[in-house]
Amino acid sequence: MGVGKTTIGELVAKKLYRTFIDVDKEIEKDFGMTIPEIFDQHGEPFFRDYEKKKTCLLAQEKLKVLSIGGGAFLNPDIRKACLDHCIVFYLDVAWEEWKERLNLLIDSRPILQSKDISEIEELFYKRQSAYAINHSKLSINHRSAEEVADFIVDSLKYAWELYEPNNV
Ligand SMILES: Nc1ncnc2c1ncn2[C@@H]1O[C@H](COP(=O)(O)OP(=O)(O)OP(=O)(O)O)[C@@H](O)[C@H]1O
Ligand SMILES: O=C(O)C1=C[C@@H](O)[C@@H](O)[C@H](O)C1
Ligand SMILES: [Mg+2]
Repeated sequence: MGVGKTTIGELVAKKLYRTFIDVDKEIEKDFGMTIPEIFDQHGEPFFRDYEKKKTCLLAQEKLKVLSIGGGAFLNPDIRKACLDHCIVFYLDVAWEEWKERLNLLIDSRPILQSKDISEIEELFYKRQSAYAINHSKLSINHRSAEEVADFIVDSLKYAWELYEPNNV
């Protein structure tokens, strides 16, 4: 959560001339409400169920850059849909760096609200085993969003050249 998927995903899509889809924003459009409002009015289980359906559907779109919600990958159906249909990048950040961003996140991420710092730290580490299932892991520590986006684009281009060496 809040590692930079939306920010970096948007940059990657621009650099690759691909359409960008942010699942959280699509859900907000569907309901005409913000994520905190959906949590507030319908509760987290309702949000998670809708997030599962929406993400599994959007993961099947071709030639797009998709940014999923911070808690989405904890769901095994979402993991399977993403791993089957997409190239999954895990943006890894150290707790020490991420916790400095908390003030930017707290108002818009209902899952952080009503938790103290030790509960937030516990949640941070608890999620890592699910995030560890991916196609490519990269550390974003001390890197700007632009640097991470360039790295992702370069690694994809390199892989495509290896896959189709005559098509450069
Ligand atoms: N590499 C970076 N360095 C510093 N700050 C960053 C970086 N990438 C993103 N940010 C900032 O961190 C905050 C969260 O970014 P963003 O919304 O892109 O995260 P996210 O992973 O999409 O979050 P969520 O899991 O809730 O969807 C924003 O304020 C953004 O400007
Ligand atoms: O990490 C999470 O559980 C969440 C992250 C956001 O992207 C939103 O999907 C929502 O706030 C839940
Ligand atoms: Mg996001």
